[in-house]
Amino acid sequence: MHGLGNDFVVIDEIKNQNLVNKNLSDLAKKICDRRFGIGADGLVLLLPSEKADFKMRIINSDGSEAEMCGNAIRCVARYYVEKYNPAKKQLEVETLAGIIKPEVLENNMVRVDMGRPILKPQEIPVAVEEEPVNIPLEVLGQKFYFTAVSMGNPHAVIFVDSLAKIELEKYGPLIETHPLFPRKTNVEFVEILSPAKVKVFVWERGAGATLACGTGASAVVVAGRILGHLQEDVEVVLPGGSLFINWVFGESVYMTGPAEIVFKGEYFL
Ligand SMILES: N[C@H](CCC[C@H](N)C(=O)O)C(=O)O
Repeated sequence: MHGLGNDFVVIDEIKNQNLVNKNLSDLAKKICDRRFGIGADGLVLLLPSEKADFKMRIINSDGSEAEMCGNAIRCVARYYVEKYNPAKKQLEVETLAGIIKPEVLENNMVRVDMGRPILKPQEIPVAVEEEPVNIPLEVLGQKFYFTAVSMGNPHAVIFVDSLAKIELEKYGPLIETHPLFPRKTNVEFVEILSPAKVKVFVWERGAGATLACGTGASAVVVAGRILGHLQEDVEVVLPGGSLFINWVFGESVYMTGPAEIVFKGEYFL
């Protein structure tokens, strides 16, 4: 499945839990390999839940487990409704970032209540004392200013004049693994086109450059609104397409975008 080209292998273990004793990190690295495996940005596991419709775990292609994944939750919401309950459009999904609430719409679109952003440095986490807004960071002699936001997973949002000059593969991994981020971080470089539209390149924690990032798009709008650059409803243009984000201070972030099922199959461990 994919959301704007951010692709996942989804394994449904809601009825039968065959993988509980498997090393999910090794399995994800194997399955996500685009030559020796199926190929994906991440492995998504669906499991039963006692407090929600089901539980979603997301393992990045490097084997690390993330707290949440915006594109994946749109995909699994659509999958769950079509497989288990076509009449049910509003779901609750248990994740490491809490209960996330997707609503399946028409035309393969899904709208997700992503919950409230986390802005306290120690909860993001980012190793600064002050409010994590416009913090200077230098890598390879290049100075950036980031604003840190968590959507359950950490994001360093960097506004730049032009994305044309950004060497994502050079700076992305250095910021991802910078000591300021105890649990590493996702990295978003943002060019403002208007208060209602931004263009974003993403370097994802544990996955590298991806075509889209749902939690990243959400973090970008939160950072942009905190800095006074953006209005409440913003189109986030990513290499794979656009996500539509809404954020009112103090409320949940809402993300709307597509979810596509590419193929179904069997994988032999
Ligand atoms: N690599 C991310 C998880 C996937 C997030 C992204 N694919 C999204 O759509 O939110 C992390 O480690 O936080």
